[in-house]
Amino acid sequence: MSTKPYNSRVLQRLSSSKGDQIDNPNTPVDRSSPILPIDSTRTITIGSSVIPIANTRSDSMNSASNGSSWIALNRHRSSVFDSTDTVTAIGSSVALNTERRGSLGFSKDLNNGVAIGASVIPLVNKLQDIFAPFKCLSSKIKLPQVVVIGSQSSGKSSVLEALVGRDFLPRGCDICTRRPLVLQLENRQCESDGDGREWGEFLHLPGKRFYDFSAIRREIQEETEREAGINKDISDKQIRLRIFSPNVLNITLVDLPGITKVPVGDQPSDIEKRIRTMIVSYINHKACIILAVTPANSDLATSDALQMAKKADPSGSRTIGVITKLDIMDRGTDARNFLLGKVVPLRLGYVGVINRSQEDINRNRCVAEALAYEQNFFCDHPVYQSLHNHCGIPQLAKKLNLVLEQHIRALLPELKADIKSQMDAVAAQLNIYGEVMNSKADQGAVLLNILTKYCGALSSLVNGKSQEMSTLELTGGARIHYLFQSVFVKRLEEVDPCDGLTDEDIWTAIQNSVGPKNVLFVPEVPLEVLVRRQIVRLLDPSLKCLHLVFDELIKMSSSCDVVEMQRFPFLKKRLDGIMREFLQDGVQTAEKMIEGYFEVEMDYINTSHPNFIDGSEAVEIAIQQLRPSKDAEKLTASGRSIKSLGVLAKSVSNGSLPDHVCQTPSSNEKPQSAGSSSGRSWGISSIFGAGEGRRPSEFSERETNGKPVNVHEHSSIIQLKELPDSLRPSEAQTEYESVKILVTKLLLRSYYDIVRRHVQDFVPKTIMHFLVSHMKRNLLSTFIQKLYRENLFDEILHEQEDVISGRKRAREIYEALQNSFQEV
Ligand SMILES: Nc1nc2c(ncn2[C@@H]2O[C@H](COP(=O)(O)OP(=O)(O)OP(=O)(O)O)[C@@H](O)[C@H]2O)c(=O)[nH]1
Repeated sequence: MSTKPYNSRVLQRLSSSKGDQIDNPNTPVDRSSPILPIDSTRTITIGSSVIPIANTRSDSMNSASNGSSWIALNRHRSSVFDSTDTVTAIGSSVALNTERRGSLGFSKDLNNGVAIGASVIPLVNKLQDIFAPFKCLSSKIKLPQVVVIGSQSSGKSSVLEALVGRDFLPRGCDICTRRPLVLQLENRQCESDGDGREWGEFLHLPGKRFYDFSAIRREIQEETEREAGINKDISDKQIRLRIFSPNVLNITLVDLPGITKVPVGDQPSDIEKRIRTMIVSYINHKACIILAVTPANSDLATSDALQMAKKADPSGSRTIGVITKLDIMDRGTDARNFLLGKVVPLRLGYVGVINRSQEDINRNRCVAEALAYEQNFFCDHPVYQSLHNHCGIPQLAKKLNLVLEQHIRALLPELKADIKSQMDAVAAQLNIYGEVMNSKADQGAVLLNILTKYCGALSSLVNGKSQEMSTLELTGGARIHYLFQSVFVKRLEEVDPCDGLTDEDIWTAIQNSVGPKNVLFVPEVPLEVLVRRQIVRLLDPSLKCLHLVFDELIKMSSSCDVVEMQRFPFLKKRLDGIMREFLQDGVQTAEKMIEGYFEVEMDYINTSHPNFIDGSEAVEIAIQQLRPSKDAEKLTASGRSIKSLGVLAKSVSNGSLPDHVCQTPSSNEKPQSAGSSSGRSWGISSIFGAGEGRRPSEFSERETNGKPVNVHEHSSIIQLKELPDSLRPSEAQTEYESVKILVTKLLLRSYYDIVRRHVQDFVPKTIMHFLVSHMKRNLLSTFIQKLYRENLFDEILHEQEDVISGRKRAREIYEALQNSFQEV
C-alpha cells in the first residue's frame, strides 16, 4: 500500500492520461479545456433580467488562478463516467469536463452552450434576493429550494459541502446540525472592489464578509449556540448564509437537523417529534426539492428520510435519493440494488456518494481531494463502474440541477399567480395607509374624501346598496324594516285593547259616568276614559321603537368601514361623537313628534271617524254574542229593544263595522251575567233602564244567618247597611247591563283599532323622517360644518407611528413584488 497521501495519489492518477487537467492553485492549468462554470461575459435575457449563461475556459482559469478551489477533471480513461458526459458540480470544486460538446451535461446545454438551469435558477435566486428583506413574503411566496433531510449523522452536511465545494459547515462526531441552515449560493462574477475571492455573509451580521470559510464554520456554531444553547437542544430559527462566488450556481440549499430518536443532552423528550415537525414544514411545500439522505450502511427500507419524503411527495416528482457512506459498507456487500431503486423505488432515482470520513476531516482533507478520491473509488469499483449515472457528487449535482430546472419551470405560472395575489393584497393595504399629506390642502382633500365616503357608505348600508351583502343575516336598513314590521307593528297587533279591563271595571266606569242616575244608554264618557287609557299604552312601545332605531344607526355607523379612515383613529372617534349627537337631536325631535301625536289622539276622541263601528251593529253583535241561539231570536224579536239599543249605540258611534270588531270575546270576557239572567226579557223597560231589568236593590235585602230576609217583614227598625269606603257595583249584572258592557267593549276595540293603525303608520314614518332620512340628508353637511376646519386638521388627521412605518414598509414590499412580477 502506498504511503503517499491519497490526494496526491489521485492527482497523480488523474494527470497521468494525456490531456487530463487538475486545476488547483498548485497545479498548472490547461487553458484550452472548454467547459467551465458560469461566465459573466455572456448573458441571456429573461424578461427584464440579464442572466450570465455560458462557461468559458478563460474565466474559470482566472478564478482558479485567483485561489478558488475549482478543479477540472478531464478523464479520457474514465470507466465510471462516460467520456461523453460534461458534468459541473453546483460548487466550485467539481467541474468534471470531457472534451465532447453537445453531451448531456448540466453545465452546458447541448446545442447552444447555455448552462442548463441558467435560465431559471438565477431567476429564482433573484426573487430570493428581492424577497429576502421581507420575511412576510418568504412565508407567503414559496420559492424553489433544495432541502436535505435524513437521520442524524447520515451525511447531510457532508453532501452539502461537497455540492458547494467548500469546507465550511461545523462537522464532527460531537457536532450536529441544530438549527436550519439556509444556504444561498450566489454566482458573483466580479465585484467592483473585489478580487474574485469567495466570501460568505450571514443575515444576522449584515455587511460583514467572511473570506475565511473556517470563520464561517465558527460563526455557524456560535450562532447555533446563541439560539439553541451549548448542549444538544435544537431551534427552528434559521441561520441564513449567503456564499458569493464566481464558481457556484445560484441555488438555495437548506440543511436541517437530523432525525433522532433518543433525547441527549438538554434535548426535550419530544425531540424526535419536534425535528420531524420542522422537517415537514419545509418539505411539504411543493416548491421544495427533497434530497433524502440515507447511509448505505443502514437499511434503506427503514430510512426515515425516504419515509418522510414519501409522505410529503407521494408522487416522487421532487425527491432525489442520496446514499452516502458507500465506502464503509460491509465487506462483500454493495449498494447496487439501492442505487437501481430495487429496494425502495423512487421516481427520480438515487445517487450514491462518498463524503469525507471523520478521519479525513480530522486530517483536514479538503473537499477537492475528497471528490477526487470519490471519483477514483467509483472508477475502480467492480460494481459501481457500470453505474456511473448513479454515482458521485458530480452526478448528484447534475441530477439536482436538471430536476430543479424542470421543477422551477413547472412552478413558474403558480409562482406568478402567487406574486400577483400578494401584490393585490399589499395594494389593498397601501390603500388603507393612503397617501402622505404634505399640506393643509392635502389634509382637507383627504378629510372631505373620507367624510363623503363615510356618509355614502352609511347611506348604502341603510338603503341596502352595500357591496358586502350578507346572505347569512339581516343587515343595515333591513334590520330597521324588521324592527318596524316584525317587532313594533306585530307587537301592537297582539295587544288586546281590553287587556286589563274586566267587565266589572267597565260597568263601574259606566255607572260612575252617570252619577246618581240610572244607566239608560251606553254613555260616551266611560268609553272615552277607557279609550284614552288604552291609547296611552301605545306611547311606550312607540318611543321604544324610536330608541331601538337609534341604537341600530349607531351600530351601523360604527361598523361602517371606510378603509381610508382606518389610519386616523382620532377622526373616527370624533365622527362617532358627532354622529351620536346628531342622532340624539333627531331622536329628540322625533320623540316630541310622537308624544305630540299621542296628545292629539288623547285630546279628542273622534267617534265620528268613518271607520268607527256603527252603533246599531255593535248592539246587534253584542246581542248575538250574548244570546247566540234561540234566545237571540227571542231578544231580537223585541223590535223596540233592538232599535232602541241601536239608536243608543248610534248616538256614540257612526260607521261601518270592521271584521275584527266582530270577534267573539274570549271566555273570560263574556259578561258574567250572560245566561245568568232569570229569563227576564229586557224590552222597553230595560232600554230605559227601569224596573224589569234591574235586580232588586242590594239594599232591599240583607242576610240573616246566611238566609235572605225580606226587610219589609220586619216591622220594627228598618236598618240600612252602611257604605263601605270602597264600593264596587255588584258582580252579577243583568243581561241588559251585560249588553251595555259588551257594546262598550266593541266600541272600545273599534276606536282602539283606528288609533293603533295610525300609530303603526305614524311612528315608523316619524322615525324615518327625523332620524334615518335626516341622517342621509344632513349628516355630511354636519360633519363638514363641525370638522372641516384647518385648525383641527392636524389633530384629527394625526397618524400613529405604526401607520407611518407600515405605509413605508408596504410600499417597499409592493415595489419588491412588482419587480419580481416583472422578473417572472
Ligand atoms: N466514510 C464516510 N463517512 C461519512 C460519509 N458521509 C458522512 N460521513 C461522516 O459521518 C459523520 C456525520 O456526517 P455529517 O455530514 O455531519 O452528517 P449530518 O447528517 O449532517 O449530521 P447531523 O447534522 O448531525 O444530522 C461525519 O463524521 C462524516 O465525516 C461518507 O460518505 N463516508
